[in-house]
Amino acid sequence: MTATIIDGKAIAEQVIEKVKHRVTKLQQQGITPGLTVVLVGEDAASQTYVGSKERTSKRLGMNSTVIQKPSSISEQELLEIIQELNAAPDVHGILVQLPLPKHIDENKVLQSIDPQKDVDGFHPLNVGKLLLDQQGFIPCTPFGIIQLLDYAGISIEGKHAVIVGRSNIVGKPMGQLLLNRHATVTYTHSRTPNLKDFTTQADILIVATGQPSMITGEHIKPGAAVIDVGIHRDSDGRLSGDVAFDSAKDVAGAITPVPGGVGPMTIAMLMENTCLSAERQAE
Ligand SMILES: Nc1nc2c(c(=O)[nH]1)N[C@@H](CN(C=O)c1ccc(C(=O)N[C@@H](CCC(=O)O)C(=O)O)cc1)CN2
Repeated sequence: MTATIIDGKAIAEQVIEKVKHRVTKLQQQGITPGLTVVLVGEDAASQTYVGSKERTSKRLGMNSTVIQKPSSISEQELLEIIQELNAAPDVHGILVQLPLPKHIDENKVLQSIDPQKDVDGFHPLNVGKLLLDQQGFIPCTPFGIIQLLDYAGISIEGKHAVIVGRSNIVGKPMGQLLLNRHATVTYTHSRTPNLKDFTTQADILIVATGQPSMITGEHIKPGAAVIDVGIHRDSDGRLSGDVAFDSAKDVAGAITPVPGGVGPMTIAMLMENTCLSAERQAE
């Protein structure tokens, strides 16, 4: 058996196309959604992702701004930039690209963003709303994974979803989103003994470990949907994920590739959240 490849690039384009219509509608009301991304430091991968966010938002006709600061910026200076963006009426979405340099308290920075402009969904208020299944902002990567499953026709209700990884950005909100869609959710992580005993029970396996090729065909229940959140670049510039694709594809029923799986959806859902923020602020 060879798995169906879930084409994240194509699905992201479909999401983006729908957002484009909503942006046009807003523009007809005299509102242009505005996204400001704050990038601290020179991390090459972060620059790539921020470039992609800027290009996509411009393509949609949004106002797109990138504020780039050296890694020597103080926490206080960064907080002041965010306060200005919180007060700017033409800025509907604020995103601080992660990771931040070690001397800056990430939680303090994320908590300083106005929750109504928090298009990353990382503010504690939005985290709490997700927990309560209330309307807030959903973090882009897990939001994108739900879209991938829906577009690929993979049902969630009643399924056993196993999450490998418990980060605040992906693992934790992912489990909550799947729970809100009536899946049975198991969280596993680096200190879970006998990981395979859990992963082989998954109908939907979400892998966000940050460990290249950690999950192989042996970890997968035949026919399962496997979603690979990892991105690793080798010395030749080749990208791969947390799942050993070649061995996994012969066991899984459906699988996301890297590149071209979850990554493009993260960008698409940021566009969705920014548009949603502008719509809410226009009400
Ligand atoms: N503030 C945030 N910081 C970070 C987030 C986030 O959601 N908010 N997520 C990741 C990085 N990320 C978005 O910022 C991101 C990662 C990957 C991709 C992507 O499109 N990947 C492509 C490959 C791109 C390449 O050539 O490297 C793919 O998988 O096909 C987009 C966004 C950490 N930081």
